[in-house]
Amino acid sequence: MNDTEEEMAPAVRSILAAARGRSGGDTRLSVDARSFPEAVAAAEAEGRVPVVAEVKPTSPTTDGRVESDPVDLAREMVSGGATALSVLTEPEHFGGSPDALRRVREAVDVPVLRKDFVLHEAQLDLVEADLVLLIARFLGEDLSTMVDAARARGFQPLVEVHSRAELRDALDAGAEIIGVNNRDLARLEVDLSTFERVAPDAPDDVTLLAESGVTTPDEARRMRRAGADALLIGSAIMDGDVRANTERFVRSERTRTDETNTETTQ
Ligand SMILES: O=C(O)c1ccccc1NCC(=O)[C@H](O)[C@H](O)COP(=O)(O)O
Repeated sequence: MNDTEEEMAPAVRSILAAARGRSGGDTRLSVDARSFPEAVAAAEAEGRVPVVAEVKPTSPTTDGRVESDPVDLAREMVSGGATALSVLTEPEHFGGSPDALRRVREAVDVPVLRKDFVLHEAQLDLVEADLVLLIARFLGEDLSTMVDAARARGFQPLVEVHSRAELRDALDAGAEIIGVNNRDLARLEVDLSTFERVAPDAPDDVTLLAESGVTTPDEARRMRRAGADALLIGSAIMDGDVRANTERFVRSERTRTDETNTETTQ
């Protein structure tokens, strides 16, 4: 791990302590993954901004909890044009579950990311998904081993970074799908300039996501101008009409008249 635990927000220390205690699956998984880079290319070809919409019932920085069925939320996101979905499986701090992911993946045909704090190889075997999140900051020297272990099971690893140094670690580990998290997991502050700082160092052949803190179409365009191939958006989609919210980001590069019409239909 790159940070000492004392440097992290109490909520993140609690998340990590819980993650360490969670077991994995009994059997090594073998996943037939839906291609995320192909889904991103298809969205671009159709004029949709590639959005990974996150089923995020709650979080340490969210008030309250959305109690809707994750499958209903997922279907709304897909009908709003989402390219892929992210489903929290972390139970204690995000209200997620492996069962929610399993049901969502059965119900939709887009790639689905398992969003969790995976620290050990056996934890990869908990539930099938098309992509699995690996956080560079938390995996430290184990990152490369975990990227290989995820690929060996058929997952597409999404390696999350927060700095240029972590981006180098991700590339050294062979990551091909990389997310730059605008949320600093040490302080839980969001700063969109994080993506703008890190993105120029990413090679063109990497599929690059801007994660966290995108709340408006203007911010979506800002991340795309800075080089984001796709946007991972949770809170701003979960807050209110999930389908309309997704559509607002998916259409954010269409004309401003289109966007205004979409926004006034909410
Ligand atoms: O979202 C949180 O409050 C949070 C707190 C502590 C660790 C991680 C956290 N979020 C994880 C995420 O990566 C986000 O859920 C995801 O990027 C979507 O972010 P947003 O669009 O800002 O909800």
